[in-house]
Amino acid sequence: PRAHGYTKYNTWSDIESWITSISSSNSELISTEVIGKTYEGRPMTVLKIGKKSSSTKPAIFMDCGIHAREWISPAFCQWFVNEAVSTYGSDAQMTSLLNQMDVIVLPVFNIDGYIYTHTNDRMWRKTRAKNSGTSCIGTDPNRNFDAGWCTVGASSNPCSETFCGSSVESEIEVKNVANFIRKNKSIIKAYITIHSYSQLLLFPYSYTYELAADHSELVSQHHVAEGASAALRSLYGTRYTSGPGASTIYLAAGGSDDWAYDLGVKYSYTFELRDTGRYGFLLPESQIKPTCEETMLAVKYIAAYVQKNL
Ligand SMILES: NCCCCC[C@@H](C[SeH])C(=O)O
Ligand SMILES: [Zn+2]
Ligand SMILES: [Zn+2]
Ligand SMILES: [Zn+2]
Repeated sequence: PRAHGYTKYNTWSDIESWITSISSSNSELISTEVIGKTYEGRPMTVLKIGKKSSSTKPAIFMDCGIHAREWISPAFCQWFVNEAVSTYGSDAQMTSLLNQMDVIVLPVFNIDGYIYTHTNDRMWRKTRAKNSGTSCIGTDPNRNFDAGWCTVGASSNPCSETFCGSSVESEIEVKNVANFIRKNKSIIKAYITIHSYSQLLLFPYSYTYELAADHSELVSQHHVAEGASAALRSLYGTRYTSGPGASTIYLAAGGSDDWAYDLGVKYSYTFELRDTGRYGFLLPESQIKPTCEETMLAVKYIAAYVQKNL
């Protein structure tokens, strides 16, 4: 696509044509699947990246753009896909990873909202679905999953930025992703969801202060997060904080990470990318490259650990 670039914030229309072009020009590594439509009828397309195999391979699922205004997030998913196909065959770890596993990437989860931030309101966060009985639009998709739904850190007011929705999975986008992960839960070994901003690497739980299942699991998750943060910091010195969501950022029920973890996806992480507030959601395009390069190191660290523990 003419206008697409990896160091710019692309429009949805450029991303949509990029999906077609990168998958058709790397057909031996990438296959696409439309997992459903958004509220406004746009195709939610995942790219499954990995060496083609007749047998099913274990997978890592990564989504970007669940929150519309967090533009650095979809930029990272696009960067990741390009990095994967560009370094397969030359980078030993990426080659090994894609030979043994698949990485399933959803570049933009909340397409309707992403478009709305380009056309109407740069600070929009939620979906664009109409709520009954009010003119307030949208639900926070990261409060709409079936994980302590609407108990803490979420609002039942449709006008709130953290509206949990009229019911669990009320949002078609959330339903589509939850159905896909449920359908593939036997092969999905890790779930990574990319947000901004704050420079945090979070893991369950956010819906309770309780520590995840058994301490050993928590310790390994925590140490994976600490290792991934250290890997990230090694490139440009960018400092991340890692820890359970509830105590590291705030209580927040209905999140995709907690839901995936309770479904049995042991390694479940939420990234809050750059920065810590100077630009916030309006991170300059000049920081896309360094942000994506350092985040690659963290994601590859997590992937390597998951692969080693298959
Ligand atoms: N599952 C909640 C993880 C911690 C909160 C993440 C942030 C990203 Se903007 C949020 O959804 O408020
Ligand atoms: Zn977010
Ligand atoms: Zn955030
Ligand atoms: Zn630790």
